[in-house]
Amino acid sequence: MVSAAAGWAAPAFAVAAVVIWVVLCSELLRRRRRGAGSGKGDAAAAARLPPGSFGWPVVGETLEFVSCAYSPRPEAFVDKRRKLHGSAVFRSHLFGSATVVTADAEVSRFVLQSDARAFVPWYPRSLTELMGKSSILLINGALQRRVHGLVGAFFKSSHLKSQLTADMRRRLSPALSSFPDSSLLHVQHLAKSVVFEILVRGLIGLEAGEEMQQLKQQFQEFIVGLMSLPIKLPGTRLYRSLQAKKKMARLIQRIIREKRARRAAASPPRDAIDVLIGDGSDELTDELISDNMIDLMIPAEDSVPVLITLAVKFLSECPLALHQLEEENIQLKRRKTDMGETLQWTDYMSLSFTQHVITETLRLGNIIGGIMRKAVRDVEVKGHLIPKGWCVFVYFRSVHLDDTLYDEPYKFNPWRWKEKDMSNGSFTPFGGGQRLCPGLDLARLEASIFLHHLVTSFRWVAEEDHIVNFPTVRLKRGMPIRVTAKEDDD
Ligand code: HEM
Repeated sequence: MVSAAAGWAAPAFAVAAVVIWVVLCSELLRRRRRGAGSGKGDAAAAARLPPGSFGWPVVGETLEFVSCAYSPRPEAFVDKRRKLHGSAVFRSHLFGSATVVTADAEVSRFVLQSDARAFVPWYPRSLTELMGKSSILLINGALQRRVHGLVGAFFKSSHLKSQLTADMRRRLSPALSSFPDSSLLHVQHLAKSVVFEILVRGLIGLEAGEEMQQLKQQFQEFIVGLMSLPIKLPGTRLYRSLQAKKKMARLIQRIIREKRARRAAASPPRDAIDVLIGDGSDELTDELISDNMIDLMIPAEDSVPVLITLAVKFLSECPLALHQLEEENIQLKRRKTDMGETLQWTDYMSLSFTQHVITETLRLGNIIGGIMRKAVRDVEVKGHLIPKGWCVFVYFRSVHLDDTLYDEPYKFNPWRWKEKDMSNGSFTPFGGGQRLCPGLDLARLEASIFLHHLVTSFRWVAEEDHIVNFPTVRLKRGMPIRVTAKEDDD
């Protein structure tokens, strides 16, 4: 859900280097104090380590990793080492930790399927500070399974999907009709604004209005601190983000208290707060609930809007795919209009070519490039040792762009999914195992609805824009398209 974080401008490499330097030094000191670096002197264990190099003292290979991450080909870092070491699993030293990097689908699947007895999540310090100890992204064991199960079941529910579909229609139709012919529509901006409001309603039940606007502003302030210097002094980026989080938490905790007070329990639950308080567990405190609601806003502001924007970018560059997607959506709209019905969530999800477009966008776009875990014991997989205390970086991006798994991997080719199996472990945009993204259906649904309304409302000519991959994936100019309204039977 969180790949790296938001907020660094492109020329911020120098800033990034300083950030990394400080993070590295502090991590290194912490590791030294804890006596980390297991395996030393143990020749047998060393022989089982994956091949590779720790790079420079202190910084390891982080600077090269970051410099590739800023380029149009972030996977170059992994691809180069993969060739050099003759292995898709190699060791490195990244972000202050000895790390095993895997671009091997089988090893990646193994790590994703493992639980907290082998690996726990690892995130940079600023991120863990901001997310808080009770974030679903950080908790483990029974509590993680409980929160995941509760919100996951709600996100899959027909009730929420119907509500979200109606909300998207209500919000998108007037928004799109406000763009006169030949005007510029910035897809990323529109997608962020629409998706945030709609998902926030599904999470905490807040309606559009003044409080929603305040929440949006505070959330912007919060999200830019996710990857900042881990210093909490007044005036620092992290401090400002923490202050914004406090304000959001106050609002959400007030909503929770009000809901608890009139606890004739909303049935079926109207939002994720209803679900979590309805569970009745003492572990699900107001603080845990509000922390998690804030974390769940990250995909609403970031991942889902970026998925939509990337799809528009790739479609604009592939007229044949755009044409097929338009045809599929226009036919559905006509069919439903003839029957005097409005589109339901099941209609959008049944559009097979539209789903292939979304799948291919996830593969090629790599919104979450990979995930980090830390080994809590020595783990051996496919003959490679991952020593206790080391990180493992499961790099989805290299797997998704591997030419032994995908023909012409850099080509946007939605048709490949007519035949291809998504569940063979070489396609993991939503992770896997116990932490498989519980919002994956919602992400697909929102993208389908947005694309439907866009292609049935407009023709467009895309302006020049390009993808930035670090610290989060996004379009540099927000994907401007010059739109012309379609006649009804176009
Ligand atoms: C394109 C959109 C999205 C992408 C690419 C995405 C990707 C991911 C990935 C890769 C993970 C696994 C993280 C890990 O293993 O450490 C994850 C976890 C998660 N995602 Fe998403 N996600 C998306 C949308 C959403 C949405 C819409 C929601 C809900 C509103 C959501 C909620 C979550 C949660 C709660 C987790 C943590 C699960 C756990 O650790 O138990 N995501 N997501």
